[in-house]
Amino acid sequence: MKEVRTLLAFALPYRGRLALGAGLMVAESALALAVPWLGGKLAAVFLQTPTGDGTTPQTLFLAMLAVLAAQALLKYGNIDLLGGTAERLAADLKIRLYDHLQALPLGFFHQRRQGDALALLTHDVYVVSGYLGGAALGVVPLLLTVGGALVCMFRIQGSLALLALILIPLFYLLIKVCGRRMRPLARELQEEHARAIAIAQENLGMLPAIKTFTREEEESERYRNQIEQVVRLSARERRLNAALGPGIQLLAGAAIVLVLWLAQGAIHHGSLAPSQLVSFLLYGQLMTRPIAGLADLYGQTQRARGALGRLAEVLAEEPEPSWDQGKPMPSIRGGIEFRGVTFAYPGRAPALKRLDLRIAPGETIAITGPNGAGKSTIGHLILRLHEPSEGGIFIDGVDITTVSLRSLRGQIGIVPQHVLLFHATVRDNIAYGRPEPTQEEVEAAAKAARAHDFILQLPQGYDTWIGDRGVRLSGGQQQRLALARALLKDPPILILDEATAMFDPEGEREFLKECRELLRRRTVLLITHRPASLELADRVLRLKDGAMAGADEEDGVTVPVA
Ligand SMILES: Nc1ncnc2c1ncn2[C@@H]1O[C@H](COP(=O)(O)OP(=O)(O)OP(=O)(O)O)[C@@H](O)[C@H]1O
Repeated sequence: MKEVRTLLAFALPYRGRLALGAGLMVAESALALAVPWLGGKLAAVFLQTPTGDGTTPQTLFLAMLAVLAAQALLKYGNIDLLGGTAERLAADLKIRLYDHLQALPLGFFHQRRQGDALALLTHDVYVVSGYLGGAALGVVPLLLTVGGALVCMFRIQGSLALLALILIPLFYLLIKVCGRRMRPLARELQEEHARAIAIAQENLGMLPAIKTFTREEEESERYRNQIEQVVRLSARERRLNAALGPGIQLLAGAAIVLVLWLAQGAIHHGSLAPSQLVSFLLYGQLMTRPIAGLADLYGQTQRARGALGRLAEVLAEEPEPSWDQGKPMPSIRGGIEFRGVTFAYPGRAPALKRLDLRIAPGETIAITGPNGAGKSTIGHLILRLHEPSEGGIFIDGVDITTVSLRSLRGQIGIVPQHVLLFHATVRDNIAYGRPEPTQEEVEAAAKAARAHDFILQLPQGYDTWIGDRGVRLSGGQQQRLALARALLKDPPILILDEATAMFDPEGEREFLKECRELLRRRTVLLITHRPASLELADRVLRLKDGAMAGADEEDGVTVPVA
């Protein structure tokens, strides 16, 4: 079974601790089996029937206390050991899952809601780790207790023990009947739970839109409905689980009454001593707990299978090649060539169609064209955020699929259309472009991006925290920081995707005036509609529907500017 394989793979690194935990559980169950035996002996002393070995009541009391103390100690050790293992397992699983999610291509996330990935990290890993560190191992002592108690019962009275044996398949049947409805329910519950996380996560990120479009009531209701759905399903699951426990208890109770009834005759004929009956009943009682535990285990197993399925599905997704896979890209001079590149986002018409493009090292190229023409896609393909379905992309004549992502992306800077800033200080956000830059380097980049002056006006200057995604800055200020970050990286290829769209005209003019010097040393792709930026370019390429627009001068395939 796929889930079992996945489970074993997750458990493997912890086999030592898990085995020790199982060992402690087994010892605890073995001790539990001693209690009815001692109980029988004590009953014999009280009823003044010979125990057969002349044990004194004091010894029996002490033995009983010792067994109970040892049981408590073992339980404590086990809870600590297995609880700690489950936590470590959850932590490792989370780290592994996070690294995997981070390595997946962007396309994976474009097909799903972010909340789904969050639900995996916040919910499913705990279900699996809790199961591995608890319920899954619990089956060993449960079976041992049931088996051991049965053997002891057979030794006391064969025919009565047979009755208990016959009851076990009945218990199993009950569990199975309830369980058949449990598994789909567990999966559905997890999906609804993930949906609730996704709604909350998306809405909290969309608060400005919710407030300005006064959609609070609707969104609140959407979330409430989702939570109600989770509660409804949880209630169904709880009821199913709850039906199992008392059902089993009823069966077990009835069996004990039956044993008492049948035992009358045996005691009468002297084939069963009253003290043996006490032991027998105590063994019977000992068995009911693990059997009810098996029912609980069944429910937990179904929940864990659902979570495992979802984890395994995501872990089976093909990640991007690792950062270091492939030869390192030599120092880039900046020549870029697209040879017959076709690319389509999943389920969409091609965004780029057999695109040919040749950019010389050091050229500043403006790419313009209507919305949705495929301009940003060109930038993303150069960075290998997506892979073309046909054709190839070459930098300085090197096929970019043959070099490592780290060496490729490390030499390309991008200011994306949608600026991405962290909840960190201004300095840390700019410094994200290059590890450990000096303050002078950070300031030089900020000055070039026309950001230095406004940064100095902030309450703590470069040490000001800018809020989630930079919410405490204006749109233009965010863009200037993103630009400073890309400039600090000092890459031989720079992609500016509408990088000055939010600049004020004065700021844009200033930036563009000083830009020539800044851009001269590198190849620059200016994705822009803005006339001022177009003037900066050595050539303007016009893109339409994923291809160069027309083929003649008039249509402006290539418009030499200077
Ligand atoms: N993640 C995505 N999944 C599916 N389709 C996408 C995705 N991103 C972009 N597209 C589609 O691909 C096409 C090209 O998009 P792209 O962002 O490259 O256009 P653009 O020329 O940069 O547009 P704009 O001027 O509006 O920024 C568009 O039709 C768009 O709808």
